[in-house]
Amino acid sequence: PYLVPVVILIVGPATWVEKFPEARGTRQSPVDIVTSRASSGGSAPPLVWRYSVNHPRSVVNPGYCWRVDENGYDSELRGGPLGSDVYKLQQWHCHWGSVNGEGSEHTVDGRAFSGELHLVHWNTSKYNSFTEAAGQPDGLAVLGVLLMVGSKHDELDKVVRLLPYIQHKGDKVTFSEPLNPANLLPKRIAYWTYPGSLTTPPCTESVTWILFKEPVQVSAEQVRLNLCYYVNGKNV
Ligand SMILES: CC[C@H](C)CCC(=O)Nc1ccc(S(N)(=O)=O)cc1
Ligand SMILES: [Zn+2]
Repeated sequence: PYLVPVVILIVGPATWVEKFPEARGTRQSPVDIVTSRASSGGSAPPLVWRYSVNHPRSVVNPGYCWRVDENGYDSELRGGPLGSDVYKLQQWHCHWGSVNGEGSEHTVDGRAFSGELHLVHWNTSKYNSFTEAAGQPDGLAVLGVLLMVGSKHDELDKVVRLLPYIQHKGDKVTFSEPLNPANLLPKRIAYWTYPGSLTTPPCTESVTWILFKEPVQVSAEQVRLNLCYYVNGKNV
């Protein structure tokens, strides 16, 4: 019998280590949260945040999800695991991933959720820019919100309804409708926290992850709209 040439094509995270050495690091995200192994928060101070509401925002399709840029408008995240530093919201984005609706990045006791919202903040007490902070171990703090199918999310809909206008990578649409990012967070603010990394290249180990325990509900239609416009980074 003739030899069948076997070509093993490695794509995705397995290849990231070649170009991004950070991806081989010791604090890589996402992770599976094993709830039985999580220690109780002890005497950590409360996590507090404040976001500006009435400023224009732009939604952009970076090719792998959608991202809302805060355009430098004022905001603050402090307390919890963040010591005495004050962090500022840079951008927020969503991961929806594969078609079967298991698109979250973090899993909880092995369970994936339909999606995951990330609010990316940087340490303005210690660094002068987001890019500088993104290279430092205490440079970034990301609030993670697990999304599950349930009732429609009105605040998130202010972005989801714009997705048909940014179907291609690089597309961008600006909206001035008031929006409070705090309304994207769950009612109960219990969270898990761990030192981790950016979940996509360059996978820099500069993120203090703060993942809320309570999922937030979005409608099946909102998930469908998100899945329609990018599945695994491809516009469909
Ligand atoms: C040079 C600075 C920075 C790499 C520029 C690009 C960037 O912001 N990337 C990024 C941000 C957040 C996440 S996640 N998904 O929240 O962990 C993943 C990647
Ligand atoms: Zn993310």
